[in-house]
Amino acid sequence: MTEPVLALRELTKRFGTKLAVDRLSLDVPHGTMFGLLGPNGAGKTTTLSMATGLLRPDAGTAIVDGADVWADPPAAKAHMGVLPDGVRMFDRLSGAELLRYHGLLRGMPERDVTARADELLAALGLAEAGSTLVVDYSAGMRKKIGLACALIHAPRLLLLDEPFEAVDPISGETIREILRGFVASGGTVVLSSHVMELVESLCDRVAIIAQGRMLATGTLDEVRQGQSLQRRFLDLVGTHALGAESLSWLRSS
Ligand SMILES: Nc1ncnc2c1ncn2[C@@H]1O[C@H](COP(=O)(O)OP(=O)(O)OP(=O)(O)O)[C@@H](O)[C@H]1O
Repeated sequence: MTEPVLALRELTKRFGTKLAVDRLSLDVPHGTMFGLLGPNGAGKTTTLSMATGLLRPDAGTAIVDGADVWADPPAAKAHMGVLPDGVRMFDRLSGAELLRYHGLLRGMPERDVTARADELLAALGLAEAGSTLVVDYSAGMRKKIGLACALIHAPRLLLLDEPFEAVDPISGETIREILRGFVASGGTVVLSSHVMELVESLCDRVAIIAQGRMLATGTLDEVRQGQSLQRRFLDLVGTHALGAESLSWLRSS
């Protein structure tokens, strides 16, 4: 069996008294579309932030293609493309300038940066907005320019935090197509999402986490166990039933 492209070992992060991620281990094999699932506050963003060098773990390791993200960041990050969630962009740049900045930062030749930036803007429906400042972009446009920045240096591993959030259905389909093509050519994608149908139709391996702990991981079929992913997710995570009197004021007018 080949080495996983991403291996998380006992990753742990505490914020004050809150244990956000609790000894979480995970293997992502090469060439997979991996879905990281969990309810709000489960620890998905914290996990991805530790795996991508954005947030230092309290304990544990994140290894990308054999390189330790925290011991040797340049080696680990060289072939990684990251779409973080909630991290500020340099939004006083236009979309085209932001892309150019990311490409040059990755050491790409200027000519390639320009050509790829134009292609990415066109593919993601941002060609007309290329000269608009990112601060004036909608939430979905920001998501798309963030994805373009993650793609411009043609990484082999993509780590995407909620890549479909706020994105319209047309762009969503384009992104799915881009990601499928990327995986078909040998790339690996790790994405977080709350949308079960999307993960079920797109991913071949998944992990379900809650309260910072791993509840289940494996191929889609191994995790689903013959049920829909939604049903399995609810069974594992537990539903939150409303009491009969809960929000009664909302029904009384
Ligand atoms: N910087 C921080 N300071 C304090 N607590 C934090 C911080 N970041 C995250 N947390 C807490 O850690 C837990 C995990 O948060 P995280 O953002 O990783 O969850 P998530 O699974 O990405 O949630 P969502 O699906 O809502 O985006 C939550 O309880 C959150 O309140």
